[in-house]
Amino acid sequence: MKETKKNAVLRVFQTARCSSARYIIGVACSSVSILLSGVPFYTIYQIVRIFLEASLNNTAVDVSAAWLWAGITLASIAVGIVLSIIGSFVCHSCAFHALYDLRMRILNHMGRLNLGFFTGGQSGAVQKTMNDNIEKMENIIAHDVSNLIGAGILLVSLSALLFSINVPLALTIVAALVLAFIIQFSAFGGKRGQKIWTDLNRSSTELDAAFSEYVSGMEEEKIFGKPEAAALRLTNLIEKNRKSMVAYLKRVTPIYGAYKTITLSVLAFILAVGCVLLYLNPGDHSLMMELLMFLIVGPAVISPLMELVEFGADLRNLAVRMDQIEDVMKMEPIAEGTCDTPPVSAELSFQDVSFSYQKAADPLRRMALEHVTMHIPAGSFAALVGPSGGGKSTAGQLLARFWDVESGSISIGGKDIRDYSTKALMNTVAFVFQDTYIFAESVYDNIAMHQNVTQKAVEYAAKAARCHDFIQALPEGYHTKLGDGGHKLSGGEAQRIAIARAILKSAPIVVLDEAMAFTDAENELALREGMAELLKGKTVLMIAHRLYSIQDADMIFVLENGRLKESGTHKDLLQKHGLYAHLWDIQNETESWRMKGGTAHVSDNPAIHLP
Ligand SMILES: Nc1ncnc2c1ncn2[C@@H]1O[C@H](COP(=O)(O)OP(=O)(O)OP(=O)(O)O)[C@@H](O)[C@H]1O
Repeated sequence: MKETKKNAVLRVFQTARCSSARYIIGVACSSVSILLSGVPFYTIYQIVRIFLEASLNNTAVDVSAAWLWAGITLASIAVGIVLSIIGSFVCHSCAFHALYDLRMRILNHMGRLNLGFFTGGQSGAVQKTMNDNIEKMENIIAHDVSNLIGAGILLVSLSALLFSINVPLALTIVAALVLAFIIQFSAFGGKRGQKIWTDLNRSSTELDAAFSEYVSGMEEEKIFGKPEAAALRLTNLIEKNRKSMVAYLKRVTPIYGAYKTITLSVLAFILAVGCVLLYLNPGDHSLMMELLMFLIVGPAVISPLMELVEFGADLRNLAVRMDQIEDVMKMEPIAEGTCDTPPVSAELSFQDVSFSYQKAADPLRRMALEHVTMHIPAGSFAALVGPSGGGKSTAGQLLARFWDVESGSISIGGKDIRDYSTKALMNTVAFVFQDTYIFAESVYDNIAMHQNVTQKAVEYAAKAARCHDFIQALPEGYHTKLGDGGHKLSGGEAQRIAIARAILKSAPIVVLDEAMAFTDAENELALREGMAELLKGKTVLMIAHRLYSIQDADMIFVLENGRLKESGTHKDLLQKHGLYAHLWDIQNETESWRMKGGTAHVSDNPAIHLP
């Protein structure tokens, strides 16, 4: 259950594990410096009083007393500055240390989460957590707490001072400020205020997400869809956000105006009540001095009050931000296996595997894989085919422990993959997925992936993956920077880099998930030749849509709706006249239809010949 908003500040400190004596000293220094900022108001009043009393009573000015107050003024300013610097330095350094520690904990925690976590929409939330929310925590720890304590102490001390001098005038200030407070908080209070605030937050979040989707999907929208439709969706959300903003402004603007007017008019209130008191007590010199004191000290009460109000506004979002950080930290890490030794063989086995992306209680739960059993002997070439959504990629990802199976088991060399350490598993299996991430590093680094390998080995893998030629043609060859701010690769080129990575990794098992989806016919042929040579002796699991590419596989598994429909060689499956034969016929029809349309014939694209 989520903790309530009341505990939000406490949760910041608990999450950041910030409770050192050093921090308490920092907060004390900052708070005292804020308290000292109120001293000059009082000392200046005393100096003015000395001169006024001398003038009114026609006596000599008590110069030494005036100098004493002037000295106290300067000393309070100087000490205040020093304490403020010390407090700010100590609080900031405590905040940076605590948040560095928190970031490292989140990073370590994320490193222990299953890979599936990074494929879902959650990774966006984590980015937000790592940036915005932690930055907000930094503000709370480094500034807000000391400002709040200092402002509170200053407010209490000034109030005590003012009440000890003149109760009606002090009550005037308190009444004005209480009124301002009530007005300010009424903006967000009550069901209506809460709804307006929630609507605004929600529509801003929706708009952010829609904007990034609009930009990312613009290419596809322009080619396949109607960009106007995407623009219309976005326009509707902009309009919704505008309406929420207007509702928010309508409610907040007049209230905030009233709040500001009242706080800034405290002097006018003091003056009005002071005039009434002077009218009732004509010639009362000490009352005149007290009024003067209130006029000078009054503004000193306003600034700490503003601090408190601003802090109240920050608190509104804090609980949500803390929930987001805690949600990431609560995600269950993958149970790490203890076996560090490589498997005895590269035999791969799925034993009665079932898996769903949805939780058991989810009414929309659908099994992505259901009781799937597949045995792939070491060194063989297996293919996973079937209609879209059948569970092929899921099977490949379960092998990489993107997620763990719900029931059944996946084993390599007779041992459950959950028993291997992540390092041992990753050293055993090389994956090439449809989407290839290219890092903003050199071509060399993108292939070597921080392994300690020679340039020669990288070039060897690149030649086999048929990317050596295009790499040589880049401005700085293998040292050309790729990714953001660097050279952009085509989809096919990026995929060949991923294949070179897998080749270089030299793992005994290779999983290829539509690894050639972006490769054109000419490159595909070259790539197949290189790969066939390099995959020799390895266990290969190839996920493919194009059946002609896997017809030479030792075994083909056909998945439909998460169930294994049939398995066998290409020849066996054609003879069965089942789903595979049906898919084969469809592909042949499509290809001959394409041929009639003038494009390449299927036979131009021979199958991969793997061992
Ligand atoms: N990250 C995910 N979260 C929720 N459901 C998912 C996720 N990935 C896949 N699915 C669902 O699981 C089922 C199997 O998907 P999967 O991607 O494994 O099929 P596939 O056979 O590889 O499809 P394709 O050939 O289109 O790539 C589908 O119903 C899909 O919608």
